[in-house]
Amino acid sequence: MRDDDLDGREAADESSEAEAGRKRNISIHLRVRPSAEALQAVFVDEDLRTVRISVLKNADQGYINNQKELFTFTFDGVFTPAAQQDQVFDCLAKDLLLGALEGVNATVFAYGQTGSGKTFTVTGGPERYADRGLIPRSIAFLFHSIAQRRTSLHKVCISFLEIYNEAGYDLLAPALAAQVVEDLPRVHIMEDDGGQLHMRNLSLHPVASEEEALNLLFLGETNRTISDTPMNAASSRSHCIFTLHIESRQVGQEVIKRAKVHLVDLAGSERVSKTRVVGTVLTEAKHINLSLHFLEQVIISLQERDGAQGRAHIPFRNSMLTTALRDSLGGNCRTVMVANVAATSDQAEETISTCRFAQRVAMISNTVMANEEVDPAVLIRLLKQEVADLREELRILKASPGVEEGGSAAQHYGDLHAAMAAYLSDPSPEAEFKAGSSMRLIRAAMAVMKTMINKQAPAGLSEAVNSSTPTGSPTEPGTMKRQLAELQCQVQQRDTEISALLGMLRTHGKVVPQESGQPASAVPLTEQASMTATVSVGHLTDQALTPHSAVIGALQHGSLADEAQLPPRNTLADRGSSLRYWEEHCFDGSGLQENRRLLRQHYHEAKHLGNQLDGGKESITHLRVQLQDMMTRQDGDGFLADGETDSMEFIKESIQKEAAHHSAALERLRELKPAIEHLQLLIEGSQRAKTAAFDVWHALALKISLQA
Ligand SMILES: Nc1ncnc2c1ncn2[C@@H]1O[C@H](COP(=O)(O)OP(=O)(O)OP(=O)(O)O)[C@@H](O)[C@H]1O
Repeated sequence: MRDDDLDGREAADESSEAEAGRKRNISIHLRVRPSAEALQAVFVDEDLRTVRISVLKNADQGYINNQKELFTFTFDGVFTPAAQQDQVFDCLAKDLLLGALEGVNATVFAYGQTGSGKTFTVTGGPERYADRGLIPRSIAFLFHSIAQRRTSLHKVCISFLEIYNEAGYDLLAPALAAQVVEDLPRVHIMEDDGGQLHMRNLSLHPVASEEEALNLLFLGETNRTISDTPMNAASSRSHCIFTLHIESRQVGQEVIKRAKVHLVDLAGSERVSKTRVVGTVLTEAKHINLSLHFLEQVIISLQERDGAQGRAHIPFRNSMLTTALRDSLGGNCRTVMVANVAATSDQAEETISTCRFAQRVAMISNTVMANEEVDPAVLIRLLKQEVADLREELRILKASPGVEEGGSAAQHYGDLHAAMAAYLSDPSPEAEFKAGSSMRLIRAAMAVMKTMINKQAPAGLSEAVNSSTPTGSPTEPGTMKRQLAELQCQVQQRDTEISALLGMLRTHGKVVPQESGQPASAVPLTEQASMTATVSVGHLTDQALTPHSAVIGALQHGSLADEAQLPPRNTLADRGSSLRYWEEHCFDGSGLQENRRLLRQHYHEAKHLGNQLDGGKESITHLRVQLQDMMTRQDGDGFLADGETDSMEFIKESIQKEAAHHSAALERLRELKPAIEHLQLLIEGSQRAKTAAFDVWHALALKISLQA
């Protein structure tokens, strides 16, 4: 039966390859929880992907007692009790996450009776690292995949919704002090004119790393535990939807891919069957979860829609859960269901009921397509650029010889000429000439370059360019004369610069000795002449790019002070000694030191907070295990030993306090992170600027000392 379905499914997938949206059935997987009791009633065959459940025929219904009945169900995959969490993740979620990075929505939901292992599958066990469930593993995998994709940009946000008694609650609400689930902020689903659903009041948290995301998961889980009371045992009766909102874009492209990955831990399903047996859905609804009943209705309707009946109306709006999962069921989403079962013989009825539900779910098909859209902001930027390019082209066209000699056009032609001259004379190998993005602009720039090279190379054109430019024949007397004149002109310019610098030194009280054979413009300095570059670290950041401009800037701003002495020649000959001398006499490093001190302080605090978070997590986990243990015992036999109710209250209060500390520490850590990054950047910039300033000073000091 299921194999036929699978064949049909594959055929449908292939035939729809050419379509924009692909039809895919929801895939269903069975997971059997380990139990002390050996499997007697439930037989799992991993290879055949089947489960066989044997139950005693019911004597009340007229069957002969001790006679057995066998039920067989086929799944897309089955996990035996020995299956490990990584195996489950690899099989169920990995592909979905890769698809989500390409803009395809995904949902994994766990369904099954209370205690069957849904939370273990979705979130994981609280103690062992290897027991991490789908959510933490998805987070880790997602950030790992993002780190590997160097050509794309990604943004990840997280939300965590709890649905209890038909109302939605935000598990990640900031500054929470919830005693019961109802204390959490209420979330409402709104539908816009385009039929899109929006969760009002559900906080969306951007996360930049696995660690940040895991901290939020932990916070949500803790909030869930605190608001869980023995009276309402909300964890078994509430649904939790943890959602990763993923945005991806290839670098340089304007198409944004958006996807949501829902990881859903549904409430215990056994209450639904009980409700159906008793037949008093509305009365029971006060105590049990009604939305699973509506979920089942939706599944049946979808099954009818996709089958021969062709039913049109699907009652999604009947409950918050079905509304929230609308796209996951029969919409645009790749959906996987995990049917969790406890395989003990006393639970066989529930296991059959879960398997039957899964078979119905498997009949539902979704139309899967990537959610892509063009980022309007990028589009606007591109259009503006295009307009600017076109205007530029127009002006260049007008400025072309023989077209027009108008003022602004000629001016533009002049600008292009100047930009090209600056480019050609820039000795940096990283120098760039931005010609614009159109061929016409590039051609115009090339034409300007050709004119410059052929006719009149501009003053400032570097020696390298001059010597390598194929300007006519370099041996022509006219060309050579011209090049000689240019070189002389450049030498003259450099001389003037040096004399201006030395002149400034003199006006600051220095006597500069004249080196024999120096040009007349050079000014003499005495052997002991010195200079002090008292540099504001902040200002130097910009100047650091070119040492030459750095020193000119420093000189022009009068920041070469008078007091310190030029070091002796032997000190100057050694770079290390010069640097120490310079740091001692000429450099004001107080800003840099202050930033370093602050960074150390922040690091220290962040480390302390990290330890505090780890410790807090440990104790919360410990308390949660204790609390859950008491609640399970209370659920089992209905009462606790003397004093245990008080202990429960005490544990709850302790968790609450720890959670408040955890939340505050997390908040502070979030504040520190950008501050640390900013300080690191500042320090790096200052360090670069300092090195550049020292280089300039050292070169100049050496020169002065040689001239002496
Ligand atoms: N595959 C497994 N391996 C080890 N322990 C498991 C496994 N599945 C479940 N458990 C353990 O069984 C207990 C019940 O599991 P869990 O809480 O996940 O059930 P649940 O279906 O989520 O129940 P509820 O509906 O009440 O939330 C937990 O202590 C859990 O750690």
